[in-house]
Amino acid sequence: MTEERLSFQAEVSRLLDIVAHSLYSEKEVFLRELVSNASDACDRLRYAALTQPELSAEDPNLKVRLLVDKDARTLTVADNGIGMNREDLVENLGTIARSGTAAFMKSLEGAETGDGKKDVNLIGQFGVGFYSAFMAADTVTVLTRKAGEATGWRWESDGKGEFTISEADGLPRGTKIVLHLRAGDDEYLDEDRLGGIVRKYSDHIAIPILFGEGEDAKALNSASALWTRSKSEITADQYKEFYHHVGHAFDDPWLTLHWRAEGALEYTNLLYVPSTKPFDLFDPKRAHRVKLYVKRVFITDSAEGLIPPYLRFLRGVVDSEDLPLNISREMLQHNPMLAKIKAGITRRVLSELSKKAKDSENAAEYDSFWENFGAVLKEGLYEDYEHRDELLKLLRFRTTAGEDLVSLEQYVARMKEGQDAIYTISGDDLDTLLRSPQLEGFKAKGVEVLLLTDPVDEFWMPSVGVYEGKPFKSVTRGGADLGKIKGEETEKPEEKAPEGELTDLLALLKLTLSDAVKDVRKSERLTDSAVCLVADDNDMDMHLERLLKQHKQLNGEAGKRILEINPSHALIKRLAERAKGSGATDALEDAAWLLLDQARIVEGEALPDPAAFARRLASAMEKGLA
Ligand SMILES: Nc1ncnc2c1ncn2[C@@H]1O[C@H](COP(=O)(O)OP(=O)(O)OP(=O)(O)O)[C@@H](O)[C@H]1O
Repeated sequence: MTEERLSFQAEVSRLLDIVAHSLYSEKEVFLRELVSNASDACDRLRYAALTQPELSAEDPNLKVRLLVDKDARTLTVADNGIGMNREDLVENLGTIARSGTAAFMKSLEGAETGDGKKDVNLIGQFGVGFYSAFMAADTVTVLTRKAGEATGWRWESDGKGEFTISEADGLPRGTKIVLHLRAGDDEYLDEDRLGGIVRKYSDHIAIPILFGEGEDAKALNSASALWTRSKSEITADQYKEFYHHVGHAFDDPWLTLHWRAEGALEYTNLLYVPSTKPFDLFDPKRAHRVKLYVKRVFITDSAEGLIPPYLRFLRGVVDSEDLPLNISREMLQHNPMLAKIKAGITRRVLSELSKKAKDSENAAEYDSFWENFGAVLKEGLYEDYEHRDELLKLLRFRTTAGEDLVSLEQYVARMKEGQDAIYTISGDDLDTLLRSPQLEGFKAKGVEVLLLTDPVDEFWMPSVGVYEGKPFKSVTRGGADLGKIKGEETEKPEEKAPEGELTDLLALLKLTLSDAVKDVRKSERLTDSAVCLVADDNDMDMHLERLLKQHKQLNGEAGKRILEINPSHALIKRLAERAKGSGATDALEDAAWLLLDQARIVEGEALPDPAAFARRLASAMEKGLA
């Protein structure tokens, strides 16, 4: 039979090099990874056999076996699951498909220490799937035959850049991973040692993991799905290991929820909230990855409609007693039972999150959840009207009042006398926001402003509109209404330009800037800066407009803005004095354009005519220096 020699993807070679040279003390995790793959392969066959029973008919009892050959010094992890054909082998065992491994590689980019130590610790943290076999083996042979196919395949590699593939006759269905152990790794030939590792990491696996061949081979695990056991029988470590397995995750769960719904519909849930952000959290598909089982049979990990998209960070298992076993993945979506399960899960998860949010003694704990998943949860505010009030209570914000995260309830409780709106400002990052001139008057009066940096804020806020009767209002839009608010004025108001002069200046600015602005007016919100831009009450928020343009959702010219000037600013006072009755002069016209361009720059907007700006600035500087 001809043998083909193929190269690993470059990243795989690099990964294997690290794996092979690691002196990782917990290298036993390789077994966890291989057993996990074997159990997944059995789950996939069981599902496929629901519609094609012939796939598993010849050997229906799915199991994983650990086999040792002390003379040959090999450890074999064998399963009678779905198996792989040639394409599967090349695709799965030659490239980096799994997200965890890709994340591991990425983390290495910043962590190369030279002695390889840091890298090695990361392997334990991430787990690198199949490739971790090379931690204990210098050569790995994979013998596999895919369910329903006649040809079997042999894959082999010493992990040094290449692998070979050839046809192999007489293989049973499923996959055997044969590890030719490295010198010094004989412990992985010992039944007790292997049993210990299986109990430590893989006890929750629902199918039997047996030691040895034959009918009376000894089971090393309990072989009952973890979620079917009662809570009192499950240790914290077992919950955690299961989370790692089911969520393909490497962190500790932030929250573990295990409950059984009884009544008209029966289903068991073991759901986790991660403590770190999964890598695909903001993938446009917004898919969740909770696994759906029906009576312990794995159906899919992409059941649309099982978990609302705004809870897509959940990981874990839902096992229904009532859904039909032979339901196709396509039919699932329209099944009314699924909608009921989703409603039950949503209710429960939100109520658990509310408990955590109310626990003010452990506020930092809820804050860490919020930092990870707050932006996703906010999507529920416009997608799930039914739970809007509950979700509003879960919100947390950065504000101008300090470092702490603040709830809407806290914000409203400290609103100033005469303040009737919840003030907000949105932008790309906190630092830029905090420097916004539009905030100056609010800061001076001690009026708190919510700082919004998630793009989703632009969508939920208009859709929600009010909280406890108080409208949300952007400080970069409309009038500032600061006059009516009784604040804690810290400094005495500065002397302003006289009204008459100011009127002349405003007239001159309007005349000069003409179509470039919607209006020019005196500002209530500026204390330090000379000018700023704001949007008119009914116009689109400036940040939203920029955001939509960036994403090519909005074409054409930018909406016109209102230029506000600060009557107490020295520059404005000087200009007002000059503008008094004198009509437009070139210098004043230049100043008008410079003021507008300055406001645009502070706002983060591109200048329509940077050359003209540079020319005017140079001329003003020249006069200033003369
Ligand atoms: N025993 C097996 N039987 C069938 N296919 C397997 C087996 N082991 C591995 N594979 C295939 O190889 C792929 C790569 O395995 P690997 O452990 O590297 O990542 P993974 O299990 O996909 O990762 P993740 O755990 O992030 O899903 C698997 O997705 C699977 O398709």
